[in-house]
Amino acid sequence: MNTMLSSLSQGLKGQFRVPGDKSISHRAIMLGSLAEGVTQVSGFLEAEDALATLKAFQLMGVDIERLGEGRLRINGVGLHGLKAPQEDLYVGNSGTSMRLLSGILAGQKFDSTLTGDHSLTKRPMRRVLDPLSLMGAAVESTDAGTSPLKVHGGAPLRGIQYKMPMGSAQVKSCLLLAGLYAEGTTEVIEPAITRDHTERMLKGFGYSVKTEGNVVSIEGGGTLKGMSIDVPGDISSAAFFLVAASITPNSDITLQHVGVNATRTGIIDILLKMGADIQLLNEKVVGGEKVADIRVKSCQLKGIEVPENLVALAIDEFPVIFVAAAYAEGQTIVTGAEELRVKESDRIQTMADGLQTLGVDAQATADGMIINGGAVQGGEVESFDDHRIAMAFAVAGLQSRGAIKINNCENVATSFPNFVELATQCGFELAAK
Ligand SMILES: O=C(O)C1=C[C@@H](OP(=O)(O)O)[C@@H](O)[C@H](O)C1
Ligand SMILES: C=C(OP(=O)(O)O)C(=O)O
Repeated sequence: MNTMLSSLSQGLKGQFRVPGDKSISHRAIMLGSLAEGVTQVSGFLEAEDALATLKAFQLMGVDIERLGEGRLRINGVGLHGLKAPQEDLYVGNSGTSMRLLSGILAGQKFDSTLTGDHSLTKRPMRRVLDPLSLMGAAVESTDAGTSPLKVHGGAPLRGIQYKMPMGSAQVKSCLLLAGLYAEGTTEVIEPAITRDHTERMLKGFGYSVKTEGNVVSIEGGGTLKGMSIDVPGDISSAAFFLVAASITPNSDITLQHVGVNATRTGIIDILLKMGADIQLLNEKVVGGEKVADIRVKSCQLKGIEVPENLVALAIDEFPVIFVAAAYAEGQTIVTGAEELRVKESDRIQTMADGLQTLGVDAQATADGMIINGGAVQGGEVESFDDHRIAMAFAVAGLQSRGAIKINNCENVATSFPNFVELATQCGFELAAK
């Protein structure tokens, strides 16, 4: 899919499920592979990023059977059962795969190399390499602190206490996974609470993890026991529909079985503050993760100052939050979101540039954006090879004065391969070429 053309919609309707959670899918492969015994997974995200993690573990000798759409049987090899891969571990576009894998690989006896695509080779890796080297790991990057990452196996790891300089679930998870192989306790202190899927899933696999406020710790030397995992729908994919239905008159949709873990629901809190009509239905806990159906109806959004404590809880949703702000009445101010500059693209700059092309008064700042809501014009924008930028502009086209053409949309497949299909089924006017 090279381009998407998004035009005026008369309303969105329907009840449907978005694909499985990307963060949980990565972790299911990783922990299932390192566990003893069988792990059964349903709802797995069959998209490029999660499949990159799956392939990496197959290359390290793990037998992973694909039983049908979203269903896997992982025959775990235990914490010390991975085999040296015969080739570089290429993880495509996926920062989560590279950073979490670096922690696991640091604990192995063999050498390995992690590589990625053009976007991933520009993303900062010192954030994991610095603390890993404090643990005793031997991992090399380029001089710029980017991948390829060469991991020298056999270095004994020791637990450390590490105060993270940025809020990042990837860094936290990398260190907890390395901590499985370390002598003693690994303790991570977060500046802001971030998604806690690693901690929850480790507990599900029978491994003790302690969380007290923003401090998470783990002892090395235990074992993981295979389990069954039901991956809920990804709230980061649901987010496009939450904003789409909010800004499109005559809309009423229900997204079924979405993960609503409190470390991921910043998007809901932000939209509710903007005046959105969102209800959580059928709330329940499945495999240690909270799940609900989310019903959303159209409304007039209003601009807000986004509280900084919600930023890490909605970090991947900002491209589409900026679109919501463009359609809101009044001003929206986002601060404390400098992490957006080191995602698949610089999501502050790419969104500000695109919104300005569409006639929106959007000013990028060092750590966020100031957007004055108003009419959105049609036009042609770039995705900069970033899946979330592409889908955010597809949402922007639903009520713009003139269609929006989005270039370079192949990367939608990294997180949401059936986006166009689901979007058109519920009422988007979206043509993909
Ligand atoms: O741990 C994870 O699964 C993720 C953590 C976040 O990254 P950071 O930890 O770098 O903020 C998020 O942006 C990414 O999509 C997935
Ligand atoms: C930032 C993202 O993913 P990753 O860091 O895994 O590439 C994302 O999916 O928005």
